[in-house]
Amino acid sequence: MRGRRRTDLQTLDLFADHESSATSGDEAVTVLSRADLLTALERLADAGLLRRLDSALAAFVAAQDAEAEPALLVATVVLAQMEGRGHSCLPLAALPANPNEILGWPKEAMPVQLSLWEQLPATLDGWLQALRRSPVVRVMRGVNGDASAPDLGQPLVLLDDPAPLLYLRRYWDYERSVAAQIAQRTAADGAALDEALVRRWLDSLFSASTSQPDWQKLACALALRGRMSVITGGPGTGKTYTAARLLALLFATAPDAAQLRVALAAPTGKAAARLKQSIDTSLLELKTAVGDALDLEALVQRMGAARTLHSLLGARPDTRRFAHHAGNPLDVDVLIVDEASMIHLEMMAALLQALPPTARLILLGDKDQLASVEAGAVLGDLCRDAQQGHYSDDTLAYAQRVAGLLLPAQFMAVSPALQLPQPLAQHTVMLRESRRFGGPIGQLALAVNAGDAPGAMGLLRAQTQSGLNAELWAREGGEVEAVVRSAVQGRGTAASYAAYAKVLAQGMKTGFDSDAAHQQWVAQVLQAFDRYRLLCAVREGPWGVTGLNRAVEAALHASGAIRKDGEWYAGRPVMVTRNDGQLGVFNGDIGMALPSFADPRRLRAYFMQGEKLHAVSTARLAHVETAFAMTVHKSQGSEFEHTALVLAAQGGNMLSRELVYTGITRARQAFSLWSELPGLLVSAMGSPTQRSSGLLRFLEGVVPG
Ligand SMILES: Nc1ncnc2c1ncn2[C@@H]1O[C@H](COP(=O)(O)OP(=O)(O)OP(=O)(O)O)[C@@H](O)[C@H]1O
Repeated sequence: MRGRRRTDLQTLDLFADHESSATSGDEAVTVLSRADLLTALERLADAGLLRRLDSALAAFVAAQDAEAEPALLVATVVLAQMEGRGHSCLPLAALPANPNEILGWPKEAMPVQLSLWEQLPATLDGWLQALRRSPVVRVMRGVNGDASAPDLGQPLVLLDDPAPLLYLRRYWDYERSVAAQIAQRTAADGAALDEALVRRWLDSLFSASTSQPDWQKLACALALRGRMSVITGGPGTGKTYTAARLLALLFATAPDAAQLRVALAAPTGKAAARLKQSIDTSLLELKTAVGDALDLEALVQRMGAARTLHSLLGARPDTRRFAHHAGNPLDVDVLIVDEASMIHLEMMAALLQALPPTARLILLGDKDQLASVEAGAVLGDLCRDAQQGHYSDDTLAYAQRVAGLLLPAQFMAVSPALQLPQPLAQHTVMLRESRRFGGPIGQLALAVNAGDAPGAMGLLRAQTQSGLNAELWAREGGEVEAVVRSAVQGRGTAASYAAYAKVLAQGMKTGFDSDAAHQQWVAQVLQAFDRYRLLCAVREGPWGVTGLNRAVEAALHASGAIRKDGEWYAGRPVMVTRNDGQLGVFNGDIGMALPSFADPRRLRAYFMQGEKLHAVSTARLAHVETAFAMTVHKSQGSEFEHTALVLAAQGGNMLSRELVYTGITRARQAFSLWSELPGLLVSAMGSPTQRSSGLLRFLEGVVPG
């Protein structure tokens, strides 16, 4: 594909059949026809510079508007491209000035881009006029809607203000809906709080903290006001610890505590299981703090299992619709959602719609992690100013009354040019002290997050030089075979697939005389496998997921650890790539093909679901892929003892700061970096992802109704 693309780019002449320009007086007038342009866009898709979907959308717009100007069609195509890369809208100002800033086409494609852009307006105003004139564009003069721009089902929406944005209709609707819901939920809640009672409970749930201010206590206090709160923080900063205390607080102070319905959810099954386990543990640990005053065991029982968001909302096969929506809301009073950075815009809109207006939503997540593959970076948007706090006088006074907290002046809402609307800031808390990541892994994560390349490289170099057992280890440049060797044999005492191979071999050799012994072995193989993971930035190529999966399989086969005699073999780890409610497996679940106890000649895929094993016939698992290596994206919500992050030279704009940070923070005890070429890490650190979105502008403009 890459080879073909290069050839095509060299010979690609967009307007080969086009009759050039005609001259009228002194001025060259473009006579580019719509047909010429649509053909050119198809050629760009042939050359891999656009997706088929992008050029098809332009063709659709052209079919709807017989007068569509080139600028409209090109803006449509670029907007579709942007959506494919996770942006919810297109900032139009970039189009005339520096289109490649958003297109990101390779150097070889510059002549093609120039020849296309010669046909297009040189000013933003020129582009805007082409959009405003078209009946396929709904022109909105502000985020609050515009009576003069009725909704006639136009496929595109233009937010026509000094920093104009172009939207696909559905993303406009999602952003508006999310903003309206958040505005309502964060509007000051008049519900009377018994502040003295809250104060007593907060003081008993949080021992006098050595770190000041106690952000966890503040998060609990603020979450009691309004019906939405956002708790963000890096790994180990106590997000679930805080959420468990918040639940206890709600049960202790809510007038209707006995009836309170609580649900836990996360974007993936694995993250949901971790959330439940972590909340249960935290709640039960509270026993000494609360004594008999609260029946924590009953609370744990009442919560039930944590679910994926898809399952909570009632996903239906082959449709975007969910069983739960505004007309059939969820049956909950409190919903805690973990790993919120993975929630994309469409899912957030569906979730907020399905939540009863009176229910409380608590979002937990790390704002600095990779956003979802799908469009939108909602948590990142909501937390843009979380670091600064921007708390109002009212919030400060409240925090002092109910939690005895004195917040330093730098966290006050001093800036008149506050980017984040005040109401949401009053419901957002960033936790800042990691209890788990004090060592080199945590320091590296912090350096990466701050874009501190010398700091990160210095740390990696010093640790690598200190020997194979170091917590951090890095190699830039070299052969991919070394990555595979390290995965199979390990480095120093750090975990690798050697442990999994050993447990696998023991059971395969001895067999089992009871179902219980077999089950125990299956669980041990899964646990051993979960100690280590190869995380890649890209899917294709020898340094990508598919190449490394193949290479690790071959190495394990050569060593006799597995016998790969077909697609399915004993010891094949798999990741589910599509939800299947009937089979009880969900996107991101990791399982292992192993001989069944009843018939050891037959393989079944086993998945750990909480404490229990769930077995599925391998023949019925259509949507899975081998999982020795997986993308960093897919690893979100999981942690491993040892994580090896593999950066491929072809990573392009996938190699972002968030990707590296997410990869590092998946590691509990050891982290290895394998980079195909020197410099990839530094360049990734210098490339924070910026997703275009108008969500904050909506939030600033929306008046809660
Ligand atoms: N204030 C605290 N005092 C004592 N221990 C704490 C405190 N806060 C958190 N911990 C402990 O630190 C560990 C990490 O906390 P927790 O799992 O809640 O973090 P997290 O932010 O949810 O992490 P992750 O993002 O990895 O899920 C847990 O063992 C927890 O019990």
